[in-house]
Amino acid sequence: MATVSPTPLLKDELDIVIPTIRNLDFLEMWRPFFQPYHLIIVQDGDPTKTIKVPEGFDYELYNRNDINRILGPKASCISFKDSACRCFGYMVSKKKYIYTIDDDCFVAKDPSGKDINALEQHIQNLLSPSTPFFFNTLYDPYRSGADFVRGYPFSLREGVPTAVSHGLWLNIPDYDAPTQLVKPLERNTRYVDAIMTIPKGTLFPMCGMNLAFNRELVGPAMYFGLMGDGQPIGRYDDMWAGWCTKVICDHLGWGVKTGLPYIWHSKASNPFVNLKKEYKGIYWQEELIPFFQSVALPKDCTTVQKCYIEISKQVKAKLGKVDDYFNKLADAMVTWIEAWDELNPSGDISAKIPNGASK
Ligand SMILES: O=c1ccn([C@@H]2O[C@H](COP(=O)(O)OP(=O)(O)O[C@H]3OC[C@H](O)[C@H](O)[C@H]3O)[C@@H](O)[C@H]2O)c(=O)[nH]1
Ligand SMILES: [Mn+2]
Repeated sequence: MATVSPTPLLKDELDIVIPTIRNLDFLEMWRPFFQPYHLIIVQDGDPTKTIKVPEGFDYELYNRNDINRILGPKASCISFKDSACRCFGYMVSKKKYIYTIDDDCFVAKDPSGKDINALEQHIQNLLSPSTPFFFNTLYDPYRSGADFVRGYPFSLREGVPTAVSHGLWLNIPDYDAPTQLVKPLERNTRYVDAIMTIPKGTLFPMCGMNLAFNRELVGPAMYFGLMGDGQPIGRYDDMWAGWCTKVICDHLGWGVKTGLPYIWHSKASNPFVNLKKEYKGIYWQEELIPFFQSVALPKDCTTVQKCYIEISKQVKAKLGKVDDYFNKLADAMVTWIEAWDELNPSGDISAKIPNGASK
């Protein structure tokens, strides 16, 4: 009897978004896991360069000319010469879920030596609930072989929808430039077999290298900001998106998980180039974190778009004085939402805010 391989989970409900400035040979290693899925390739940098995609993948590719053609003047909100451009892929996708991965991330092996299907694990993370309101000390209670521990309130065991699954990295960890400079040879060899919900009210440094999210829930919040060419900052694209998304998830009662799956991050980018990109962010973030910790979203912010516009107003009011860059970023946040709604006219996603979820 021929064995029929099971249809890959969410085969027609998930897009894989890859920002790139190079040929995509890395896909060969991911072929067994990625081939059934549709890819959205966002080509950064010189649009006249041809990006080679290995045979057999179903994809759409957008370069800067395409972004300008599709968004017109609103293209100003999409970064150029920075991986932040990847968020254009989230906007043009029509799928319920997104997985985004960098082109220097490869298939890692678990302690038993088995190839890790990172996409499958992210999908499991997104399809199982999160527990932001009470911390389960035995980690993810929904994994086989685990459960809620004694003292965990039964009224909270249903959990909430998971909006984000944040994966980690073996080999080259996602360190900032100063840490990279101090520890150039450090490699992450520690495989921690855990998935945790990040508690409500706690921010985290979201890395875009190995990230999945429910686009129908938080897509409009996943704007990767104004980075790269012409901007005073870089490598804070995913951080900005993560802070905005976490504040909104806390308000709307959705969960964010971090931990498994791991990918193998192969290339350390140049720490001196990174330092130049990051240095303003390194001192600005000492003001940004207290700002995001203090963001209060009113009860009538019942959709991600409304939450996001409210945050942009508070960015302008409170961070505009830190640097004029934040006035421009606040305006770009509004442009992003306008562009999102133009390309995705299905309207705002309203959330039924569970008791105790909003402040
Ligand atoms: O101008 C650019 C440069 C790169 N890309 C693409 O973005 C991906 C990440 O690039 P790379 O691996 O060279 O940089 P890292 O320092 O490892 O990236 C981390 O820090 C910056 C971002 O937050 C990123 O998400 C992190 O992983 C890769 O696919 C490049 O091809 C680009 O589009 N434009
Ligand atoms: Mn990299």
